[in-house]
Amino acid sequence: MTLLADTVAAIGPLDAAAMAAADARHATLTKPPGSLGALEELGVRLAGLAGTSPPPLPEPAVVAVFAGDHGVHAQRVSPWPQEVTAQMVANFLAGGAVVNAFARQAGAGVVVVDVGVATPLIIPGAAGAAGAADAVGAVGAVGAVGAVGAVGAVDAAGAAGVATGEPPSAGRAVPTPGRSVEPLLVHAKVRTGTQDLSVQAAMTRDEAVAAVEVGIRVANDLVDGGARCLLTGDMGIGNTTPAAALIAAFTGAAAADVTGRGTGIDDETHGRKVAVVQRALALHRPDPADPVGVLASVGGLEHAALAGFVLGAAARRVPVILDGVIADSAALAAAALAPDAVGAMVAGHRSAEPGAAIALRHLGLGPLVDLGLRLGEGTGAVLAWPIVASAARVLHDVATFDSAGVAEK
Ligand SMILES: Cc1cc2ncn([C@H]3O[C@H](COP(=O)(O)O)[C@@H](O)[C@H]3O)c2cc1C
Ligand SMILES: O=C(O)c1cccnc1
Repeated sequence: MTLLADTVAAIGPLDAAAMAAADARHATLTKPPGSLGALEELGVRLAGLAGTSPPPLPEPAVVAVFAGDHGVHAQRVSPWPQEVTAQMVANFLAGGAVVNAFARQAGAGVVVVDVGVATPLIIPGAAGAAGAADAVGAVGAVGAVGAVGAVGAVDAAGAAGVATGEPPSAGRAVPTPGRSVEPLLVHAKVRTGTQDLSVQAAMTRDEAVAAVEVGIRVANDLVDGGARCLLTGDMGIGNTTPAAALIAAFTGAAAADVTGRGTGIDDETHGRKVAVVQRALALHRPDPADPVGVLASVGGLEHAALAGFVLGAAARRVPVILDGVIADSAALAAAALAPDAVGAMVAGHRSAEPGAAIALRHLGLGPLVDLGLRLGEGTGAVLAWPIVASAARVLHDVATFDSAGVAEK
């Protein structure tokens, strides 16, 4: 079996007995029944995922920022130059992006995964690393391809794809109590950007599977490294266009209803973007019963990797917090491949992109945070993580009416 098939086969339903136990425990705690609203449902679901009540605390957490570029950028669907993707990867590694600030505040680790950046990466602090990083990229072999270590400590042999003893792993991005970790770069480039999905398939089926498997490997490496909550992140100029096409393909919604303003585009650009999504859907007629085919025809490399990351988390029975519209579109692909994977998903926030709410409704997930964010990078997922941890902590820490001597009604 392939890694994808094995992973899908390992995903099962939530444990009903653990959920019933968590539900019963909630009723004994010193609070009016139901007073924690959505957090009670979340605590019960975390118990069902882990198979124990109370559920383990979802920590440590790591946000994995999957980066890729998009051939559809040629249709002028985003006003930003494509090079911004690679430049932001450097910014993530230098710790200067919004997601780094939020992760620092929350105590989450950051791993950046190059699954398909089109322009050369300039890695901060790595002498001569520019371009070398781009030469790396065996399909779907994260460990073997080599992760680059902490900022400023790039292993030149690793960057050139030469095995140097122990294969580096995304697991090194997992923080331990009292010790923060520098952002880490994982080289796992499947191809240098996609093709223009409005004129041809974004990628081949093999490339889509390879990208999905990159995401699975990153999830496995993080869980093996001790992570107990996975957070999704994305970076890819133009990536709200494939996200819209994926959401239309999986939900049946109209292109005009799921296509938003991304980084903040004017009316003319938005009209062109809706038409591009419509053209792609008419050209490929993506079949939601063939999720890999949908990802290959109208998706993106980071979308496919995120689908795999979600599947990997679900197979390891670790919660995965979805960020914005890119993660939501990828989650639809994951759910189409393995419907039980939804049990591991937590909707971190409701992105201002219109497709996000449509995707979440289709998945049956309610967002934890609604602050009008429309950034991506994993920012909404990182913000939601303490809420998820609080839902679990209630079932650990809160006294019962009996133990605290509080009278019941
Ligand atoms: C400086 C900068 C930082 C970002 N961080 C996330 N995105 C977000 O915006 C992009 C998607 O929007 P669109 O489809 O309109 O291009 C993605 O890279 C996404 O992660 C950024 C975009 C920019 C410009
Ligand atoms: O919802 C998101 O994550 C998002 C929205 C706009 C641009 N980039 C990402």
